[in-house]
Amino acid sequence: MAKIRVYELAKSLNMTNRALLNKIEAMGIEVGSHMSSLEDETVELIRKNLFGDKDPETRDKRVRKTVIRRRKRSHDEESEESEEASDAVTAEVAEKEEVRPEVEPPQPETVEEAAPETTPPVDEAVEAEKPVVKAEEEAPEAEGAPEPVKPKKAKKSEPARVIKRPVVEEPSKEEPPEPEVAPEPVEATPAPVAEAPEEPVAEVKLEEESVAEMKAEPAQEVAPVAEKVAEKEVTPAPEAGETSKTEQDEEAETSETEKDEPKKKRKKVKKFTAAKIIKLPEPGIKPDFLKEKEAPAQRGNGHARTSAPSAQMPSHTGRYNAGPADPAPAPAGGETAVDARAKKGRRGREGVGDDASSRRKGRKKTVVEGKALYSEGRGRKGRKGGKGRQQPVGQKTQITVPKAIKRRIKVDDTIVLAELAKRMGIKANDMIIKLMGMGVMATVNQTIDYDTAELVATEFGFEVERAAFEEETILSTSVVDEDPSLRVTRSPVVTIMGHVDHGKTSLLDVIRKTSVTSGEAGGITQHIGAYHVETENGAIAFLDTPGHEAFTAMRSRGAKVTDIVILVVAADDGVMPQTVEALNHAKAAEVPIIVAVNKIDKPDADPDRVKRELSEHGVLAEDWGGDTMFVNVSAKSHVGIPELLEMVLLQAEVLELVANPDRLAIGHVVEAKLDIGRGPLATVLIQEGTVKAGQSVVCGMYHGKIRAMFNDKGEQVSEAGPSMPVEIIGLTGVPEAGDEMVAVKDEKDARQVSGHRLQKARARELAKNSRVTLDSLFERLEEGEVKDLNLIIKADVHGSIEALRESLGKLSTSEVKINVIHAATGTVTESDVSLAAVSNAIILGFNVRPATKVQNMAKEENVDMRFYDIIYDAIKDLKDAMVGLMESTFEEKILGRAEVRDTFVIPKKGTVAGCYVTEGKIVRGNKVRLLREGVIVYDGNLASLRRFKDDAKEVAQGYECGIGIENFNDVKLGDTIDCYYLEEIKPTLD
Ligand SMILES: Nc1nc2c(ncn2[C@@H]2O[C@H](COP(=O)(O)OP(=O)(O)OP(=O)(O)O)[C@@H](O)[C@H]2O)c(=O)[nH]1
Repeated sequence: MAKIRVYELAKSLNMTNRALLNKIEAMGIEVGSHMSSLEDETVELIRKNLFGDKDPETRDKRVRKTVIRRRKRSHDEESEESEEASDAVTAEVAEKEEVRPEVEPPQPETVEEAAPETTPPVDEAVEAEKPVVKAEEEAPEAEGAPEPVKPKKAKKSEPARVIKRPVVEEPSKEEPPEPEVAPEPVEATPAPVAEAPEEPVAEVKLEEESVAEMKAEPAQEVAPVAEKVAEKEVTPAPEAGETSKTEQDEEAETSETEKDEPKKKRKKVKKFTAAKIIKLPEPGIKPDFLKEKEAPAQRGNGHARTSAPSAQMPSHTGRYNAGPADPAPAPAGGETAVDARAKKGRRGREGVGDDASSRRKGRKKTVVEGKALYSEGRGRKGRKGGKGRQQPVGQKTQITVPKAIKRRIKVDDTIVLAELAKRMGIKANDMIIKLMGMGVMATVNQTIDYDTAELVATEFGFEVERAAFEEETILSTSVVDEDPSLRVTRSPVVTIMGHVDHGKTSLLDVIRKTSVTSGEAGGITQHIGAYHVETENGAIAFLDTPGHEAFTAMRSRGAKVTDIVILVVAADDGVMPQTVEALNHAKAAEVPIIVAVNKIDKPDADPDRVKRELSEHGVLAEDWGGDTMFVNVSAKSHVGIPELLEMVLLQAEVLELVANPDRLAIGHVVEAKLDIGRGPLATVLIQEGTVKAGQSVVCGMYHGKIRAMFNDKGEQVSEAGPSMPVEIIGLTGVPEAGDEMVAVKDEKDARQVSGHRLQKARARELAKNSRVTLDSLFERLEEGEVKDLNLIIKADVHGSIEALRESLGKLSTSEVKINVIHAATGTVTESDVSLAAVSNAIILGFNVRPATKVQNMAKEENVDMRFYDIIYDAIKDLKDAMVGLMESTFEEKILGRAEVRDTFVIPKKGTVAGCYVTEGKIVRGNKVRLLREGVIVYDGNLASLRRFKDDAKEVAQGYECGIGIENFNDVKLGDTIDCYYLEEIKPTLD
């Protein structure tokens, strides 16, 4: 055999010269350079050293740039190929170059080596033929694996391997095989042969086979071969760590792949198997893979086989050069050749599938052993065939029932119907129908309130949960957890209450030393003002609440932020209804009361009377043994004012009023209005913290950055601490009296909270206007037909709106309900007129006047607009409007009475009664009632009235006349006829 040079060997091994030289040197073999020649023995040694015991029975085919398929080569293929060896060499090389251009087999060497293979001992070949044939018969059925690689290519690549084989086979000829063992590998070989096309041993190169075949220790024992075959089939499954298919899957795939397998290919496979027998093992030498097989390896250990090569694969080439450290692949631990044969089909495919999976996963290998191989979630192999989607064992298809958690829906105060239906996964129409059944008419885009949502959701088997209030996370309104040491004494907030004209404004005026009494429309305080008063003993904040009962609601709201109530009672007038009302509000708010007995300058002043009358309402003066302070004052003569203030401060001391001035401010709106020049203005009483100009605040539904602040004297201030009333400018809208104002860290927070509140308010308003709740439905049924008087109120300040609301609420009766469908500050706008038109509402303007454009529009739309400056007038007008809406009653008015003294039958006209008018007069065109012995016989209309033969308009008492009754002829002598009419009695409100 000709010598081979290092570079040639390197080329054949697909190694760089340097790498091969290093290897050779590492083996202790001295070579000069890559041009040095190597002896055959040396080459063999090198190959063996490099690849150890590689399976000589496999051959590889590169089907893609990164994928090489290996399959078992059969002996008859080898022999067949060996016959045409020399011719095939060139073709094979060409093919190799075509399939794997980077692989260049050592052509000259292989040509020479091919010779021995072509001349095997005849006897051996004959012996081998028998079992091979048997195996061939089984092979296609059991192992007819698909050949993804084009048959043409596979065929072409085969001769090269045959040519190399003689080097490996040579020693085996010396040791004949044991006949009884021989058949086993033959039987087993079909498996790998058939499997080979699918088995992607990505890292194995074509050279691997050649080198393995040229090993000095061929060790081609039949059993080991079978083991190896089995191992090849079995091991990939665990190593890939992914594929797990049921046997059915595998069988299905087998049959499927068999169909795909070209017949020609199968035939070739058989031939290969037959030729295998020729390869004889060297007695006494066990191949490495057999040794490994004997090791107590687990099936799952098979992963080492492919993972090891992969670890050794030079990254730059993607090829596998099995070195001494990585000999043959580990066989399936614990499995005999027979076992392997029994499982050859499916395991081989598992291996294929695993490798395929492995490739898909970028060769990331997961070790899965034992039963896990067949457990769920590992069947990705049969992706195309849908096998991988097979239901995992132990899992059954379940009917989907929404979990309890999914049947719980979070709803805010309101929710749009469509949204609720969507969350519940039902059709909006179904929900509408259900709501209709519940008496709630709603459209798909309509907002329904929480209660309604809860009811309808329950009908569909869902639970409704109120969504958490998000504002709390943004607004720091809680002072409960605050460090008590941060809280310092603050001024008391005092509200003055009392009956009309008992002197509230006068008293406060005296205290403030200003006069606001004059100029008030109607002489009534129309809105709340807040004032800060400095006294010698400390500061006091005053809230001036109106005295009229219509302002009760606002007063009670004022009491919420009030520490102390001064109840003003005129000494000459005593306790009046609104005095009691104010008292009750103060009591309800648990606010201590100081009674200011006013007008003691008056001659008829009787302070004791006040004490006496108040004691009847549970307020007992201190000097009468009670705990309520009474102070006699005169706003007119300024008597007792210092004492009153002293008492207030004394009471405040007892209350231990504290606040933390060093935190974000919290306050309440006392009054708010829209100023033409300055925009929304809000008078806020600060309760906690300190508000500063420039800060962002949330105030009711609105927010804003405080542009400027003013104290009660109209002076601009930069900050305001606890118990300080300030007027702030910069809000985005006019808040309502009683709204909370909270300072926030930044504008974004303020905007967020405000947006949320506005949205909720809008949704609430929509829900209020559109819904017909069960409650209201019940009420309608209870009360019969209900007529509504819809109102839109526009006023200068919220105080007026509150007053009107309060008064109007009392006007509602069981027959007429007053609905304020919209109320806001500011003048009447075109949108108000539009709303009134569609809602059939009356617009009430208080202290506002509309623009000409709006007036014209109201005229066009026939909308009734009324404007007032005094609440009393508004209420009176409303009473009239309500009366107009009520049902009239009719009262019977008797015109006259006549006695029937004769009857006449007139042809075509019926019976006519000849009567004598006994009372009043009988008048044509009115109603008549026929009485017989006091019992009504007939009630109808007068048909004809005649005096003698002439028609008469009326017949007076004392005269005779003929009376015809419409549709009635049964008139008898002695009957009485009453003539009467029904007078409409329009309803009036008491
Ligand atoms: N003689 C006398 N008259 C007083 C005194 N205080 C108030 N008045 C008069 O009583 C009338 C009503 O006083 P107001 O201060 O307007 O009473 P009010 O309670 O504020 O009235 P409303 O704002 O309508 O609720 C005025 O004419 C005052 O001049 C007082 O101490 N003595």
